[in-house]
Amino acid sequence: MVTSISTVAVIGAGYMGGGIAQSLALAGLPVTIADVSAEATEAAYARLLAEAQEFEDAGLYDAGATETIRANLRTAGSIEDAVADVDFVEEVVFESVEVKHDVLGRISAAAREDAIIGSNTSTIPARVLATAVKRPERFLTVHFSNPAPFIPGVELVLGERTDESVVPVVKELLARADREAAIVADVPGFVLNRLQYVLLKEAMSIAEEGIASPEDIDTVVRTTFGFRLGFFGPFAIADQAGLDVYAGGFRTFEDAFGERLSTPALIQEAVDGDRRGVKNGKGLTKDYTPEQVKALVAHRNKAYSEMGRLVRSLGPSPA
Ligand SMILES: NC(=O)c1ccc[n+]([C@@H]2O[C@H](COP(=O)([O-])OP(=O)(O)OC[C@H]3O[C@@H](n4cnc5c(N)ncnc54)[C@H](O)[C@@H]3O)[C@@H](O)[C@H]2O)c1
Repeated sequence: MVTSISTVAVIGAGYMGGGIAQSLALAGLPVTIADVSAEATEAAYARLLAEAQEFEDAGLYDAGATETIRANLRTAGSIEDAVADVDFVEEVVFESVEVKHDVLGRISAAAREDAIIGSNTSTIPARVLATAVKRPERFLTVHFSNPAPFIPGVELVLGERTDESVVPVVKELLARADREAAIVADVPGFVLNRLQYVLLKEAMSIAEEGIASPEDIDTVVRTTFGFRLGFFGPFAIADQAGLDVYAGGFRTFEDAFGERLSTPALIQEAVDGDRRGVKNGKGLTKDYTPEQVKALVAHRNKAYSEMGRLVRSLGPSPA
């Protein structure tokens, strides 16, 4: 199997595939794109370069980024030509099992024996897609987020037969493009969409119950806990707030909403074991030395202060 990725093909150069191809080309990797026809591929190529220039002109990409992308991005006349001699192929075609099976089958038949194949599917289980490839041990979901040129996180989903040794190889590729990967089990919605959908569902219930208007709910999310989320996830935030505080909060929620919002076992066990988070140096998943707590608080304050400046300098969203 490939142990380091030097060449890439992206199959399906639409909205997400285009952004992925652009990002990897900008990171210095030779990237070949192919779409449904040679004409569609050439149109995508022109669109990606024009878009890169717009990003560069707007200061979103560094000066010279478009030239780097132009130097690294190429087109192929067919899927087979695109994948024939690359280390890694990312499939980014329509979200349909039928279409993905067809395309993955073609990729697998034409790619090198040792190539790693990824899919950008948002919802289809890796084990379902893996049936289309000859070597499921080298297949996994590599799920970029929208808009692909700017969102750094990527979910990696291993199928039943994926060889775990592909993980460091793909992670290293993504790190070169300043992406941070997380491994997630092969379940519907993975982590990103499950959390996002639960938040939306609860927000809609709050609006339906007349507790706050959609506009006010969005304001609360944006200006309070959403403000933290670029820096910390829920486990780190709970550690910082105090696990005893959270346990008390969950008791209130359980009284009001029942089992659905009862205290999670992880919080109860932590509190029972006198793990109260940053305040006593014993968190949900780790311990903190007094020096680490001091550094964490300083980092947090700096992060939120900078975030405030950024939000003020950008001004409100135009729509
Ligand atoms: N749009 C999002 O927000 C988002 C986010 C994360 C993941 N995804 C996933 O990314 C994938 C692509 O989504 P998108 O939004 O880029 O869609 P899109 O419609 O913009 O792009 C799909 C591309 O695939 C091409 N294509 C279709 N059939 C093909 C074939 N047989 N051979 C070659 N190319 C073919 C299309 O011509 C098109 O350019 C989907 O699996 C989707 O679930 C989308």
